[in-house]
Amino acid sequence: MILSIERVSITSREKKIVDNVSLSIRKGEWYALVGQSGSGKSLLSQSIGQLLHSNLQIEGKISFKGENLLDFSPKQMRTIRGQKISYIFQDYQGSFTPFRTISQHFEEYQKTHGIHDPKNRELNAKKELEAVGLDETLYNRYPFQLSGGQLQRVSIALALLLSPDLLIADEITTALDSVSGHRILELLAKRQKEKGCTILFITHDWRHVKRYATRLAVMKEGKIVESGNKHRILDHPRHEYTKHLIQAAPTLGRGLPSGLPEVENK
Ligand SMILES: Nc1ncnc2c1ncn2[C@@H]1O[C@H](COP(=O)(O)OP(=O)(O)OP(=O)(O)O)[C@@H](O)[C@H]1O
Repeated sequence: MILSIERVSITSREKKIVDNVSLSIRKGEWYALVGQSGSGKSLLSQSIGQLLHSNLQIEGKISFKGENLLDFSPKQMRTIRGQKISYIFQDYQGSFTPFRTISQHFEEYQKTHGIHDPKNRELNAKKELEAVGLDETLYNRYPFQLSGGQLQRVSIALALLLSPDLLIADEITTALDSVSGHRILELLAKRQKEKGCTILFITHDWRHVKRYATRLAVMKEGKIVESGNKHRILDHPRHEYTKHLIQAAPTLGRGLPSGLPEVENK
């Protein structure tokens, strides 16, 4: 397992928001986290990189490649984030500083992570932009001069630049139209294959779970109600809440919900 979340609870002054959650993610898999709005999916994913707001308390253990991330100092975490664990957010606009060009974002990101040679930095950035299907002319533009889909590609390029072991993608297609969203996920799947990283993928869209995930967990009111293999959960959900979510999803296509062909009983 590359990541094991063990009995993690997250509490605000008023209440327990994430309640005793455990889950494990295998190296190289695409693990989906689905469930109710406000059930704590984003907070759980932010807790992995120690990105929780300071008004929130966390207890439990988050074991990443055998080490408990909750024991790490803020300084240690800054080197882990980007290099070993990186994030792509739904609000990709908010990840960019409006008055800095794309090249300045790449520059700063690499300097922070100890890449000192300017020539290397430019080469790395342009290579990664090309890998996500963007051409060099975007390099000197400002974020507002790019479309939503292009900017989300830039955030994927930045997230993958340092070849992290774990990529956390939180509802990354929500702000895009369905064609651009589809392209972004195909690109992410392609880059994942090339880089061999593990993905924790937060989504409300069961079509994306069906197409990309290997395993998943379903959250409701701060708890995981069900987790396991995608085919098992989509075709034979056990928990009432999972059944309800799958039934309410837009059509998942022919055959069983997971896409496996139905076996006829003769
Ligand atoms: N800093 C905070 N202090 C107190 N409560 C918070 C804080 N941040 C988030 N919350 C609350 O915690 C709950 C879980 O939020 P979270 O963003 O993790 O949900 P989610 O499952 O990702 O929802 P969605 O699917 O709508 O994005 C919500 O009720 C939210 O309002």
